[in-house]
Amino acid sequence: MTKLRMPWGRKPSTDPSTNDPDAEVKKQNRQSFSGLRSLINWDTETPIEQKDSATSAPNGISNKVQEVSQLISLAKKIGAEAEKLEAYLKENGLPDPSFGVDAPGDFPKLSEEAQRSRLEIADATKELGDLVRGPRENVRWGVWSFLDTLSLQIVNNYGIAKLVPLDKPIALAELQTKTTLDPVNLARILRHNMTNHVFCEPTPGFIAHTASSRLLAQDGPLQDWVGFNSEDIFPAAASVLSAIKTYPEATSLTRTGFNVAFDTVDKEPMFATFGKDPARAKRMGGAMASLTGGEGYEVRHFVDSYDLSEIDEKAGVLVDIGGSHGFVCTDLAKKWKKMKFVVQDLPKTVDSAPKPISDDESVAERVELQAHDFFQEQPVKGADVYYFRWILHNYSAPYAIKLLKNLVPALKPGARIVINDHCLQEPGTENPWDEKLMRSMDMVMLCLLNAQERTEDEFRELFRAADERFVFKGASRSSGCRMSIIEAVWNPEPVEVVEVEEK
Ligand SMILES: C[S@@+](CC[C@H](N)C(=O)[O-])C[C@H]1O[C@@H](n2cnc3c(N)ncnc32)[C@H](O)[C@@H]1O
Repeated sequence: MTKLRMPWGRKPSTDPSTNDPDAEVKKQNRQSFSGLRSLINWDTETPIEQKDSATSAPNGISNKVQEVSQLISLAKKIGAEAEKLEAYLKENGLPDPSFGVDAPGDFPKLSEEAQRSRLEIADATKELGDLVRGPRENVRWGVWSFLDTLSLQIVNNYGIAKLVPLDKPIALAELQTKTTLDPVNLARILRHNMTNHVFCEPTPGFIAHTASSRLLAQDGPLQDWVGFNSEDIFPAAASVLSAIKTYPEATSLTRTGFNVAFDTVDKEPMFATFGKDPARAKRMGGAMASLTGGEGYEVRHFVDSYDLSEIDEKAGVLVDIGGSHGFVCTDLAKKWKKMKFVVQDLPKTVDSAPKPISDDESVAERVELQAHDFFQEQPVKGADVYYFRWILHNYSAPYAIKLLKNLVPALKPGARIVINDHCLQEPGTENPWDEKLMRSMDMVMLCLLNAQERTEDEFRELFRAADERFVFKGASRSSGCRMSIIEAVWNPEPVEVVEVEEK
């Protein structure tokens, strides 16, 4: 029997000994503090010094008056970090951030320290803005954020950005002659977008580009991103309430907000709907390319950080399940010169993959494409790694467990199961930018598929529910990457869990 040593920090959440009252208090405190971000110095995770003239907050934590008001400390932080960032940009000959039409579409690549300043500025400005708007106004206007989606949806669908010259303003009256969008709607949609720095009106009645509207004219994947989000996800989001009220278990792939919005309840999952509509499928593909080309999602994070040396040494095999056109495996094959790769996807995707899969012959000969439905038993037996990237988060637990169970007949002892997905942290411990992004992605998964992003414990639980012989190894994440690597190893021997105290 294999003895598995598990430090207390890694115990399954179902373990009754987690009912330790002290641990529970600490956990509650952590959660409470997460709502009071500005009381915490995130570098040291210690509360900023406070005076004692306290009032009691609704969560029971004393709401002490700070020596320096939150207003001023945030403003100072923004000033200080902005100076650091500007100095870095100047030292490195990088352009000042700007909304101007010629501004770069992406923020320049920064050193780790400059990036930290950038994130601090983004977080503190959001917090300061929320603070000075006040609680009621925050809620009142926060719930209107869907109107930002609406105005982008219409601009994007009508291709308005392409009708505005890149080098000079155009009279609104002339722009109106170039589109079927009626004059009143054209003007108000543009002016709503302008409140988000998308287009500008340098003189009354004349429309010009900003950097963002220019990208909407030029960047195909960004157009797809706006189209997919505003025309597929946005209606789905508006129907989630109806879906979860009618089907409260909220796990089915055919009872989602998307199904309600597009009248496919109990008929077909979103992927099947897209499979019948090439234009819509292409738009979703472009949207995914826009996302994965963005900060923190680059494939290089996995390629650079995940160690396959042992497997490469023995010319082992990695299977990329739902691997699309194999872009991860071709990059891996460039780094690991002996291993072989099998990329599995649905027949249509496999058929549309480039042939050869890579211009580099030594890569192409080691990457095989294979049609396989991951809801069926895994046909590649005895591989060293079974890899899922952006797959598990598309499925609620019953489906995700099935995907893992389908591997079991193929697994040899020591086979690794590697999931590359978001892994949610304790609320308030992620940097706020990433936290908002990941929790928004979690909501998107709900809207479309009744699926979810998961915490490490939730991944552990998936493996446990699929088969007790999966030995969960945990989650890790490289610096600058939003995706985690979650790993388990197949151990067909029974495992006895021995608790050891963490040093
Ligand atoms: C979100 S994409 C992820 C693609 C790729 N792994 C990546 O990291 O970008 C999901 C992929 O799963 C594939 N897929 C969906 N259903 C599948 C099924 N039943 N069997 C195999 N592949 C499937 C899709 O065709 C698509 O390529």
